[in-house]
Amino acid sequence: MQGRVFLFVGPDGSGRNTLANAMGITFHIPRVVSYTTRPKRQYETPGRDYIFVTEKEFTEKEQAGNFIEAVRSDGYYYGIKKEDCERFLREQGGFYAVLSPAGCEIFKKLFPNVVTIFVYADRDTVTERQQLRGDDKQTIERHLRHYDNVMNYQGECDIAIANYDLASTAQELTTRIENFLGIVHDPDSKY
Ligand SMILES: Nc1nc2c(ncn2[C@@H]2O[C@H](COP(=O)(O)OP(=O)(O)O)[C@@H](O)[C@H]2O)c(=O)[nH]1
Ligand SMILES: Nc1ncnc2c1ncn2[C@@H]1O[C@H](COP(=O)(O)OP(=O)(O)O)[C@@H](O)[C@H]1O
Repeated sequence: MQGRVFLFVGPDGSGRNTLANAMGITFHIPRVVSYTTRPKRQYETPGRDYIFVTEKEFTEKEQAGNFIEAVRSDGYYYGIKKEDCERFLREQGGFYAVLSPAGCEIFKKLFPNVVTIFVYADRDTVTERQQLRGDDKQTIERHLRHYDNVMNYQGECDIAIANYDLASTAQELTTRIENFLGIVHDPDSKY
């Protein structure tokens, strides 16, 4: 199936979601929202960040073959509905998602026009951002245990970008995605 598929991956707190949402606006593509059994955090909005379901609901959907891919991480389930991906490709020319490295590998095999975008920042920075975001100590420790492993996935991605100053990172990422896709701007365009 044709269409743009942007996949964002990287350590927790690096700014994957922030940059993914910004690129969704810039490139006019919707987010495919994952289903999860993880409890909602106070800064998350159901339906926008995740679709929060019980383990029973998740298992029923999984058994019915609804998920294009599903993973278990730190005891919680995450999955993306096949139907959502197909609808966005058909009706909106693509979608973006924020995934684990394992999820990216599955999507790379399923869709022809995938762009993998690795977002990172150093360990101290991601720790500080998670503290500011309000993640509890145990969650931050759990995330940091994955840090080195996730950082190793950088070499498998089409674009890798360090996220420190948000405005300049978003601008640079836009240019790098355009270059990757071969998008050329008309110099006479007023847009
Ligand atoms: N493969 C896959 N990974 C997902 C999906 N949804 C979220 N993830 C990833 O699973 C990891 C854990 O999700 P997160 O919301 O950060 O949960 P936390 O670790 O409990 O804070 C992150 O790397 C997410 O990007 C999904 O549907 N499929
Ligand atoms: N460049 C940046 N500078 C400062 N804070 C940032 C930057 N990028 C993202 N943030 C903030 O850091 C936190 C983590 O970003 P988020 O996008 O939720 O990360 P992730 O999805 O990788 O866990 C959020 O509170 C977000 O607003």
